[in-house]
Amino acid sequence: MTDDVLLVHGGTPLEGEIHVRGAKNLVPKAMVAALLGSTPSRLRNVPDIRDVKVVRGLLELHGVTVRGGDVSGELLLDPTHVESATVADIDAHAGSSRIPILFCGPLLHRLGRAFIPGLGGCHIGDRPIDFHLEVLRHFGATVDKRPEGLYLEAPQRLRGAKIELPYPSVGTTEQVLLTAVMAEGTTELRNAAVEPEITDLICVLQKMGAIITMDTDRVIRITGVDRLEGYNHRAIPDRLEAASWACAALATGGNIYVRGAQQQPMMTFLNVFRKVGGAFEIDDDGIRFWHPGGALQAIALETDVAPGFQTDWQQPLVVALTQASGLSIVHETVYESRLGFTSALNQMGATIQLYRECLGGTPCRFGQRNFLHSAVISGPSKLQGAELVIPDLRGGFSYLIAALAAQGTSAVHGIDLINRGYENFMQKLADLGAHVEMGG
Ligand SMILES: CC(=O)N[C@H]1[C@@H](OP(=O)(O)OP(=O)(O)OC[C@H]2O[C@@H](n3ccc(=O)[nH]c3=O)[C@H](O)[C@@H]2O)O[C@H](CO)[C@@H](O)[C@@H]1O
Ligand SMILES: C=C(OP(=O)(O)O)C(=O)O
Repeated sequence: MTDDVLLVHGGTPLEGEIHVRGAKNLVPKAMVAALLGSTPSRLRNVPDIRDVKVVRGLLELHGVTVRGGDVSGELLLDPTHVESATVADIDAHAGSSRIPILFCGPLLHRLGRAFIPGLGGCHIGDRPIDFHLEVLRHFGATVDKRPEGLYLEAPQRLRGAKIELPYPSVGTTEQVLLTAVMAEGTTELRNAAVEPEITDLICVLQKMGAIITMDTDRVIRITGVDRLEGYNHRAIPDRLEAASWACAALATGGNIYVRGAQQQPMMTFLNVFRKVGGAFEIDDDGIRFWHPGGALQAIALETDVAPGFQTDWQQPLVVALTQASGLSIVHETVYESRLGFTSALNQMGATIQLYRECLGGTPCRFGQRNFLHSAVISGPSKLQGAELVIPDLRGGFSYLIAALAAQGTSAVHGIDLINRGYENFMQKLADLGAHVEMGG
């Protein structure tokens, strides 16, 4: 598709201000939570991204009326007609995002059955759903996995369960939350994920009338209730998008004020950004990120579940690390195939070597399994414009950063993928003085 190519003329520092709205990894899940309410919900700070459109379409298919509110970024979700909806053409939603798997609990509670089409999301690893299916069975659901999707049934009301996750999976923790809140009795979830987006989903559910405690040591306890109401909630800002722009400022030698960025959910990122040599200044409305001049420092880094360094921050940071002096080590412990995007950076002039061994301090699940999941980045490198094909969401944004930091022109193919998680990024690039144009 020719209109899906962006020509990026690099070498200009990004400077100016952009605004990040609600988190891609919270908003679609809060929209799913609205399915559990007996009354309408109001979600605020909703970004205009494709994952939101996908979930909106799926909710509408299930009889939820979704419309914009009086203010930009407001969604009103009315689930009162879910029981009478005729669900047609659901197959059209196959492969669109990972969110459909979270419809299981709410649909089982409301209808006693659910069909979930094939999932999408970024190809950064195998991304099985075995934990999801296991926990749904613990609640008493039957699951029939077929090539076209999942067929689930709840012969009786779902019952609370004692569950321990093999790994603190974000999606499975959300699956448990969205199912346990209306299950009979109590649920104890051990080894839960505790990402800020999960805490915000818990806040949404608490507003609806759910009873959830987040204890120490990754334990979440939920007491099921018979009825939940709608909610009124302002989504937390997107800490992943904010960090992406921070890396763009660092890699291009620029200065970007990210309105909406918040310190607390970004603490781990901010520490790393500072170690690399980036500067930032925090105020009540956002965070300014800039390159203070001089050399950037190489670092050793491992991605991890929260409160560790988020895997979604890794790819944009790697581009900035190509500009640091010395050898940086990045050990990716969350997804086994999230470093493949670096081969294109090497074509641009970076020196990044991938290893199968765990090069960080901690052996991870992938160490003995032949995955290239550690990287050594030798810098600083002069990047040159190149022909780039976007592999996944963060990899795609990382290619944009690399192209903007490079000398010469790059042609970035598959640019539309970035709309899945970055609101209005073309306008933001223009506001920051980037020299970009659609190719033809
Ligand atoms: C829409 C959304 O919120 N996406 C985020 C979510 O993805 P998502 O919820 O899919 O990620 P998970 O936390 O579930 O996955 C973490 C790890 O657990 C494994 N796993 C997961 C489920 C399962 O049933 N079996 C299994 O083995 C995965 O393959 C992966 O290695 O959390 C990730 C980790 O912070 C982020 O990178 C994604 O941006
Ligand atoms: C991996 C990501 O998302 P998803 O789970 O939606 O594929 C991401 O946001 O970087």
